[in-house]
Amino acid sequence: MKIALLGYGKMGKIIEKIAIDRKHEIVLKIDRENQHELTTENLQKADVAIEFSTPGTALSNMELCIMAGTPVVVGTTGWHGNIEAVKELCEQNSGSLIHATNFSVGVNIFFHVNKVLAKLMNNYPYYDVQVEEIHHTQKLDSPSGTAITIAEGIIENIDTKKSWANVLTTGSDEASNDNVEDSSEVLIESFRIENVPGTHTVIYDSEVDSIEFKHTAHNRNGFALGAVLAAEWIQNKKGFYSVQDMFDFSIK
Ligand SMILES: NC(=O)C1=CN([C@@H]2O[C@H](COP(=O)(O)OP(=O)(O)OC[C@H]3O[C@@H](n4cnc5c(N)ncnc54)[C@H](OP(=O)(O)O)[C@@H]3O)[C@@H](O)[C@H]2O)C=CC1
Ligand SMILES: O=C(O)C1=N[C@H](C(=O)O)C[C@H](O)C1
Repeated sequence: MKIALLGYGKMGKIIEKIAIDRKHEIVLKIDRENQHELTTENLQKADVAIEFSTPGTALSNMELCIMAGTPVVVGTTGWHGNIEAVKELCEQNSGSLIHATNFSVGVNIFFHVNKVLAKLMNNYPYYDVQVEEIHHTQKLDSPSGTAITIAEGIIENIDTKKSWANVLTTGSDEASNDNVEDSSEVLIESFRIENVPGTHTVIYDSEVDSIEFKHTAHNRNGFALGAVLAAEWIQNKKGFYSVQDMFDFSIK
């Protein structure tokens, strides 16, 4: 399969290695310096594009892929507020797109169990819930896309929770949730610490005990492998998909 990499940073470089190991060919690599090479003509030389760029550039890149008729895997976070508009553009133009806030198998298992756990905890309202995420200091968005997906899974299943709120702590600041007193909100605390690939914890806390459910990425390989698997999966499909359409976690 011929792959175009839109974004050739930390993720793009690992995706390249895994794609080559799986016998794919990289035909285009785009970063800020050679953005002018991101043309319809160049995109059409690829069977699939894999988009891991920045929250500010992902939308226009995926629009370009849809209009070029090149299936696209979107891993970039921070654009999901525009998801309905992208879905409409994709469907109106018979495009192919698969997106995820996190492509790793482990995190997708975590997303699934998080919903089951939230449904159970809905019966025990004396536990309050919050989400913590830790990422490296170069991360441009907060909270992480993964933490938002986790919070959405909680909000879907716990009747008293209606929305989420974020507190970002960087460097030596102390986390403070002074301004988050609304019990209908799921608090997401974001921490930025050098070199952390991504750690997410869901904490249920009562007066007598706490339950913690945690995923720790040891490196970025799981995210990158998931993105390449998604590229293989979307290659001959039309439509707008989320990673949940690709994984089957039903218990047989
Ligand atoms: N869904 C998932 O599983 C995962 C998602 N992510 C998300 O992926 C995104 C990228 O992460 P990461 O690789 O760590 O970030 P990096 O900052 O390391 O890489 C971003 C890349 O995008 C390039 N870029 C800048 N402008 C454009 C443009 N207009 N078109 C194409 N590329 C451009 C940058 O170029 P230059 O270096 O020249 O500035 C750089 O190569 C983030 O949003 C992150 O949250 C990360 C891991 C997993
Ligand atoms: O920026 C990152 O690094 C990551 N971003 C994604 C997110 O925002 O959830 C996925 C992963 O946690 C790493």
